[in-house]
Amino acid sequence: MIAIPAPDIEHLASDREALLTLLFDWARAGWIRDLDAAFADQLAQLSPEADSACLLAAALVSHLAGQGHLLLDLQQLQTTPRALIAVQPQDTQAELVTPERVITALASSNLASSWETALSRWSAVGTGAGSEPLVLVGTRLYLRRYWRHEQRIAAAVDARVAQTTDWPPADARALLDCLFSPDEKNAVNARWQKIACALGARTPFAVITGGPGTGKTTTVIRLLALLQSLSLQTGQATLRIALAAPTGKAAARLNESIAEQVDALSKIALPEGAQAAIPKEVKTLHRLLGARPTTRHFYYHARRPLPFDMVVVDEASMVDIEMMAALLDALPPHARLVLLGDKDQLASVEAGAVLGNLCQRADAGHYRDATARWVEATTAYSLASDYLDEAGRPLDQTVAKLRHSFRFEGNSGIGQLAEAINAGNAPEALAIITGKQYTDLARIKLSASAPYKALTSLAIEGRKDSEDARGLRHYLTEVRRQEQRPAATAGKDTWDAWAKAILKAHTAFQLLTPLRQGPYGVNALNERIEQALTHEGLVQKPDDTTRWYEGRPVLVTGNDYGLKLMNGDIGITLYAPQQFDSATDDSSVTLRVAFPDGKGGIRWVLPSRLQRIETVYAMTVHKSQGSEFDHTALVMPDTLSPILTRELIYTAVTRAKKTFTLLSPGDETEQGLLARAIERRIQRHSQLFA
Ligand SMILES: Nc1ncnc2c1ncn2[C@@H]1O[C@H](COP(=O)(O)OP(=O)(O)OP(=O)(O)O)[C@@H](O)[C@H]1O
Repeated sequence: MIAIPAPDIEHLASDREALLTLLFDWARAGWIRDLDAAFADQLAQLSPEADSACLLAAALVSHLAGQGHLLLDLQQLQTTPRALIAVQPQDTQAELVTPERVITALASSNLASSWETALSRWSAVGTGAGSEPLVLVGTRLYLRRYWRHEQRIAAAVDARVAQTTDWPPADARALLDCLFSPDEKNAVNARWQKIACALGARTPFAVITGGPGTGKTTTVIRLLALLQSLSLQTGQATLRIALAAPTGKAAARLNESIAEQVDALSKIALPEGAQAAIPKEVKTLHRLLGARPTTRHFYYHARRPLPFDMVVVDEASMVDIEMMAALLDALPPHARLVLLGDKDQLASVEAGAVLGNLCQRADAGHYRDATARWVEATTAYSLASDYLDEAGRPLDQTVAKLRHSFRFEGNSGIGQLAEAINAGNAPEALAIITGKQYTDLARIKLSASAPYKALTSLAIEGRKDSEDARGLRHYLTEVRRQEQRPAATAGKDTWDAWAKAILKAHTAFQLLTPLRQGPYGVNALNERIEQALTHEGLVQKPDDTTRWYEGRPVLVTGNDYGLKLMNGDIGITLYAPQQFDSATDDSSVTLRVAFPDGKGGIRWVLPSRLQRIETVYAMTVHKSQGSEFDHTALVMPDTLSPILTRELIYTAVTRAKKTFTLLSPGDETEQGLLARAIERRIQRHSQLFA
């Protein structure tokens, strides 16, 4: 712990040098970033008139941006200063000047009688039109960059929402009845899917949200089929459509399900050419926009718009405010945008929570009469009165929530658990996970004396009681199975097929943890599991200093455009020929890392070329967004941390396709960490669509 000398708090208000020193001390203690203190310091040098209150506000708005918030609410400075900077409980016992004390002292000093007044007089603060680094709107202070992103996104969405038109519904009705036949046995469960298509056809902007397996992909493919069919029927050119996802992993996953869903359309009698006009390739947003390695700018932007009439973005909860603003900038004004995602998942790693903002009112619908009439005319479904609201906003009319999970039917523990977590019902969630009524759920208590024994055993062997609850042994056995291994002289296709089977086996299990550091953080767990696997003989490290060995799974932690690898991609290290199609014997094999190339093949990369990777026996919940695994296990930490929230637990549970196991070092009681996490929501400060 770092001891920070206590300055005279009373004089801080009039002594800005002392305040700046204190900000750098906070940075040393890890309470804020160096960047935050440096930002205030830089502004102080540029504007001698800035007082301590202003500089503190500047450091705080920068600090909050690092936490994902878009703004600093000055009212919060007065009412809940403690919530602005997270300070570890052990730090408060030392002789430290906590941010809370400083904020409170400055708030009550004469100089800062009103934060708004002080800030509005400061030359570094503007109201938007100029180029000041900070923007003040009412009681909300922004970094200019985020204020601009909010403005641009809101304007682009509003412009599309305003183009809502009720064209002759009969055209859509016949097609929607083909796509969602009222006679199908699933018709009742698919009703919100049909409604989502009707809403998506009415406005060139649509949001389709829903939990895992509710049919977001199925629905959007049918929406595309509907729109292409309508274009063909009315003699217009078909739409040029692009499909995108925020990460390579999410794009690769979507690639697989899209192809299946598009092929399934052949069973439906659509106009000639409609099915063929739906693309199957999903790109990352970076690739779609033409990211350039050395700059934050994209090839496509407002002056050089994307050559598409419609863009669909899946896993939109992971899209941060900057990327969303860049996408909307690059979208031609006439182009449609459809966003898909689960609004209840963790928000993007970077600042903003755009999908969450768009869907804040999705649970209750808020559909107006005109919308209800459109839905009834096109789908024959009448919206229940619970979802109607004549005061609903134009944006509400474009958001559809899918409410039936086709993956988790009524008897699924994962489905029930996810629902209880989402509802913030901790007692119910605890009863579900600690009771024994669901075979797809298990809870393992880690003993205080030997916590890693049960943990590594679960990670390696899985749960013995279920075929769907495998552990790491499953894919490592595939790696070691000699009879499956291609001959060195086999061609690339054969090697790709082998690697693909191993990568698929690898998705059978993933261990997740909320944290990076600490005894149950990702670093410690990876080390423990690697040791245990070596002990079991499942992996063979040539020596203790070598990081690379066959079977090592790695996660890419930063985009590498040269290698065509994206943040979040997972690869497995395997012995393979140095040069495919020209290997002569087994001596020509070497360690290479096999990554899915997103087009159904494998990208083989030499370990020495990989700069930003880490071992991934365990993965943080944040990094697991956009991925799914048959069996997912979550390790709870042993102490409460600000990172433990409802969204994080929900995201972890819903990564599981078939079984979920909770591993916890403590007792899961109503005072336990799980219950406290479920009760705590992430509130990212933003005014977007508020
Ligand atoms: N209307 C429907 N009728 C029958 N099966 C359906 C329907 N909609 C979806 N499904 C099935 O439910 C499963 C999940 O569908 P889909 O992949 O579209 O959901 P999703 O919400 O995109 O899932 P994810 O959580 O993986 O993103 C698939 O097997 C799909 O075939």
